[in-house]
Amino acid sequence: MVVLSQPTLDLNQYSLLRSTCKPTASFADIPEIDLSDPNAKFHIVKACEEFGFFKLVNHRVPIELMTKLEDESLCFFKLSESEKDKARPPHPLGYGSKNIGSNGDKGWIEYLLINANPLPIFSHDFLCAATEYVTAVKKLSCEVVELIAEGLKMERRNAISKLLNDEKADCCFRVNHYPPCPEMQGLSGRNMIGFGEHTDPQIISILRSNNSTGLQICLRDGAWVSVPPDNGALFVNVGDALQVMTNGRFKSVKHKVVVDPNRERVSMIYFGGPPLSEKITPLPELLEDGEESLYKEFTWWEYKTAAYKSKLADYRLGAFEKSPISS
Ligand SMILES: C=C1C[C@]23C[C@@]1(O)CC[C@H]2[C@@]12CC[C@H](O)[C@@](C)(C(=O)O1)[C@H]2[C@@H]3C(=O)O
Ligand SMILES: O=C(O)CCC(=O)C(=O)O
Ligand SMILES: [Fe+2]
Repeated sequence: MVVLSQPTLDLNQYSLLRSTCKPTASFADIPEIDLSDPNAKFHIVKACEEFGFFKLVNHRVPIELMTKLEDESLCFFKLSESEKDKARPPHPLGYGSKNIGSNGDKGWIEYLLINANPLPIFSHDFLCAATEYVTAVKKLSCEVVELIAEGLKMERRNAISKLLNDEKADCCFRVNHYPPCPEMQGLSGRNMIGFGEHTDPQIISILRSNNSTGLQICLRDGAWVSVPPDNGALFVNVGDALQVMTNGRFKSVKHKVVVDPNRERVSMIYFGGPPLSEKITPLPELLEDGEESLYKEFTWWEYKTAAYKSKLADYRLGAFEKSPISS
């Protein structure tokens, strides 16, 4: 039984959104990076500067790993509520439904949120699939940030990847399930929010979904565009920590999920974060002569603690910005 598709649906509990997205803008605008392209590093840097987001193809994570984990995840989500409840509470890690975080955010969603370093055990098959997938995606995330370092012409190619590779790296992994919402079909021009708008707090997030629509990103001009699904591709988000490490040269991307009324969505996201004790500051080699950090000094623990006290849509970095010097 899928818990969220109950017949007595109180739509007032959820966020409804009038559709303001420009669906036709999507194909033309979202950068697609081919990892086998020798110039990938420069395209990645450009995409991170302009969008904080890109699609990655030829990424060498086998599609079989993705579909296996998708199948195992669906087996979990099909369990009875009481079975799934054994994996509660979601705070900080475990099974959750309808509530995102602990500050009142709601969505048309159920999910598994787990520590990726190391992975806990739910079921043997889920664990095997998740371990294989997370291992491959973690390796890829390191490759991507090394390309970023090269593209930014940094001498220390591993300046960012060493944080993700650290044995104390604070990485997590999430599988989201957005059941279809047929009750929404009659409400034309309205969409149900699956996951409200937010930026990811970490360094980098790598997302894979089935072929359902729903993910939207916010462009620099404030317009929302839908991301056409591609179940063989991976999508990369710049997180808040990478925004700080590049002193604002990259911007973390605002994104959200609106529910497809007819099709369930399954997404899996790897969030690569640094060790809790790590100071999050602009990388010195990226600062021009005389350029100062736009941000106060803080550790990942301090940022994460503040982030988890915030609501999804809050601009979390605001409290960590240096106040502008008044003239
Ligand atoms: C409302 C919240 C959920 C979140 C923690 C927070 O207080 C603000 C950040 C949210 C977010 C967004 C990206 C990831 O999905 C996530 C796991 C994260 O690290 O930050 C979630 C948090 C969550 O679902 O607990
Ligand atoms: O489910 C998705 O496609 C995106 C979810 C998301 O942004 C998140 O889990 O942080
Ligand atoms: Fe996200």
